Amino acid sequence: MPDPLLAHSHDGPAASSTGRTPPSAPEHLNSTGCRIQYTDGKGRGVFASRAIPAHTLLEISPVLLFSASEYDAHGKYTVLDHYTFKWRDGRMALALGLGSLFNHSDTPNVSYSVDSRTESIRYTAARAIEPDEELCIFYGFNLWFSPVDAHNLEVAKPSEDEWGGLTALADISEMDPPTENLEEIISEDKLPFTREKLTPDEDDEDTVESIRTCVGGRYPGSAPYNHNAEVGRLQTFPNALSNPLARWLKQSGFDTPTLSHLKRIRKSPTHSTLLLTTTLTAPPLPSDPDLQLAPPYQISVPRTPALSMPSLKVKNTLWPTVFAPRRKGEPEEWSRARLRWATRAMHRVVDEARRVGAAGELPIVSHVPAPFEDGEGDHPHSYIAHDIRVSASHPLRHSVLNVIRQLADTRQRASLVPSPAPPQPEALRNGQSYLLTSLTLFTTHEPCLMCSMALLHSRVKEIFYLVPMPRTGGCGGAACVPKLEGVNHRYGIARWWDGAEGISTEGLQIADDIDA
Ligand SMILES: C[S@@+](CC[C@H](N)C(=O)[O-])C[C@H]1O[C@@H](n2cnc3c(N)ncnc32)[C@H](O)[C@@H]1O
Repeated sequence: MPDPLLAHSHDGPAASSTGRTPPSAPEHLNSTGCRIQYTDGKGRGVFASRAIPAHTLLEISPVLLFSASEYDAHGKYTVLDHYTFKWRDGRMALALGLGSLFNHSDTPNVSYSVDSRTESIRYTAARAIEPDEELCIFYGFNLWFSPVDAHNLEVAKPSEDEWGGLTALADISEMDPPTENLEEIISEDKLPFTREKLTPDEDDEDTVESIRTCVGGRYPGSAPYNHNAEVGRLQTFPNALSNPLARWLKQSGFDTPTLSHLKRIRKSPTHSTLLLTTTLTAPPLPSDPDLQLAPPYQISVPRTPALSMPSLKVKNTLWPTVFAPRRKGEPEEWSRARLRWATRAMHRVVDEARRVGAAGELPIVSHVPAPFEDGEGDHPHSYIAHDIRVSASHPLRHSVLNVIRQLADTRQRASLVPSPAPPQPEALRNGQSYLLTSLTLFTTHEPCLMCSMALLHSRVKEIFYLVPMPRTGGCGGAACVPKLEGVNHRYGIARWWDGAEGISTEGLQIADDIDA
């Protein structure tokens, strides 16, 4: 887009009408009555070849998009600069078809709207138009040329405009096309993001060798622990001892949730076997002489529940295993409506990041919107924060930590509202105000290890990020925190594709050694 403060090395389109004899205007096949015609001082323009009723859709122009860097390096030094404008994601757009030929007027008779979904602009008659009238749009307030037909209107001037004023118009892709089915489930390959698999898919496990098994522990009096053998520690006992042994087990500390995918006892007609532990440390066996137990021993046991019947059959040959066909954390289905919710949230973080980046901060932003299930509309419980380590001179003021804190502070304040105010649903104590249980966090950059760990503690449901940080990221880059063994919570991770749904990484570049 032309900068009125910069001298242009090229002539604008209007110059061709003054310096040289203009060529004949091409015929145009637009069926809504538009034609192209030369006009004094403006170059080509679009004219009505007949009367056009108000609200007539005149033209749908596809746009050509240039990345900001490509445009900076090349486009802006050419005549293209008279035709391009800023697309909502920061790229530069050139309208094809008639779109680039509408001249400017401060009393326009044509309005337009951007449709980022189809990468096009729709031009509509703003009022009834007379035959032979010129069709004009409003470019904005900061023009890079002197309009030949200015009316010098006194109008309130917005802070940012020019041809880029287009971007301030409604994006019709945000409105529902009437035929769109918001309930429709979108197949995984059509989603604009990929989801990180947190646990390997085990449905295919159909041989004993392929089953991942548990690590056994050193047990006093048993054979030395063999690091190569992944084992569970077992104790065989006569069935008559079932009840006292079950009582002992309850108090033993061997009864841990890590064994919840395994049955504890394998029954046989006279003697049954108890799975004691799969950990490296274990308390001694009961000293009760009545129990008269043989020394414990080790075998391999499955590390995870069976997800399919064939897998259950094979795992049961090792040790009785729990059948859990729907794995916890299994990817959720995405409806079109949910995708719109996520797209909005991603747009919000990216737009905000560009804004704070231009103001001198790191362009890193995190946003926790109201859950999709809470429906559309302005929701009081929606949080957004950017990285302020530059302005605050504080190395820990990362956007993820800032947004968690913002959310906690808001909840704390709500909990302090004195009665007789209505009860506050978010009134919490004991650090619970920091919990993001069942919430989704959208962020521009893959969170660093510290923030990934904070998210784990916060019990966030899932996160979405746009810019991967291979050297410093804690969600698949340098490490994947929620995948680590032994963590007590796992959250979903989804990486948004650069450019998908009009969301790009333009303007979000940071050094690859920064902890985001
Ligand atoms: C997007 S182009 C419009 C089509 C252009 N007239 C052509 O011949 O290709 C924008 C350029 O048209 C010219 N223009 C548009 N509106 C004008 C106006 N009201 N007065 C003078 N020049 C105008 C300026 O040179 C501007 O850079």
